[in-house]
Amino acid sequence: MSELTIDSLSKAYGQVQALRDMSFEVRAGEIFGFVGSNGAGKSTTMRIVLGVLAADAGEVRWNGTPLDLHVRRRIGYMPEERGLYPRMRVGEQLVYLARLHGMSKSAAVEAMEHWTRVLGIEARRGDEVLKLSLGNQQRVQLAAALVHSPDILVLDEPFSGLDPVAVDVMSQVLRDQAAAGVPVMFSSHQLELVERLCDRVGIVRSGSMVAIGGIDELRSTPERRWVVEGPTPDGWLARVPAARLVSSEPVAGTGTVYRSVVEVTDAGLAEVDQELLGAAVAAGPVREFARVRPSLVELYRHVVASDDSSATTDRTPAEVTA
Ligand SMILES: Nc1ncnc2c1ncn2[C@@H]1O[C@H](COP(=O)(O)OP(=O)(O)OP(=O)(O)O)[C@@H](O)[C@H]1O
Repeated sequence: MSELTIDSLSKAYGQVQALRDMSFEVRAGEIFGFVGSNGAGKSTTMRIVLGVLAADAGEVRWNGTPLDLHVRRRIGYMPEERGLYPRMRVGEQLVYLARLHGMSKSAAVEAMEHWTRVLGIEARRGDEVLKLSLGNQQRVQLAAALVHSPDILVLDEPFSGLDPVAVDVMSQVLRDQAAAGVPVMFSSHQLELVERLCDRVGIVRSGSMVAIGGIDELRSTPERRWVVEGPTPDGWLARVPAARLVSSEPVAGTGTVYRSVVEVTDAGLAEVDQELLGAAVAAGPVREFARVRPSLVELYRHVVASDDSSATTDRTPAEVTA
């Protein structure tokens, strides 16, 4: 299976150690979300993948072979600093970039027409990039990354500053690319979007990968938690010895309804959800009963925002997938 492998990359800018043993892979046909706080090393990793920056150590491979110029030309890249010629017209620029990638004039024009249409900027083909709104400039930037039908997509914050319609257009393009077998990797600080769009996510902290996996896998915690909106737990929790109360608050305006979070740590208990529900229902009406799993935002806060200064080079990533 086609795979982009980022293997043990290290990179320092003077005294700043931007990457420390950064490793992960992006598989063909998947959308991989690359998240982490400002300065965590996402752009540095992407620049090394593209070859505009050299790593101090480690390597990037495509299907097991170190990336050479030929493969790097097959990458569609959207740089963080954006890279369009401001005074060139949109259509001319895209044709020019496609030609740089070795496409014939007619194929380049056809690709330009296709992508400007898909990305909703066909009416802008004759405009100078400079005169477009930032969101439209970003659509042109994505078109520039796609115009040569790349085998790999590496996009640095492609969603930043886009309106909701443009986000939808961009998301669909990435889904289509992945469905066509292209490995799609993008960085973003918009975690809800990452959660919605990505097959797998990598969370970076201080230049290293600290958690990686499918969204569902990352969100499943060893503790099993349920939220119960119903009678006060004082009246029923003691009937389920394996459960302990995490929190309980009265629901405003109800008087008797409590929203309680309950945790069961004994993973060997099979039907514990039914036991919990049964105990609660026996004590009074239950309005809501659901398994609680952390959102990507909560997970991110836990993994990244806890204590950035304690990151070390030998941190073990919370690898949840093979
Ligand atoms: N050209 C450079 N010269 C010196 N230091 C740099 C340079 N580029 C990046 N850095 C430093 O390297 C570290 C990683 O930066 P990088 O841009 O890769 O992070 P990032 O995860 O992409 O951040 P953001 O989310 O803010 O874009 C930071 O400490 C940054 O200040």
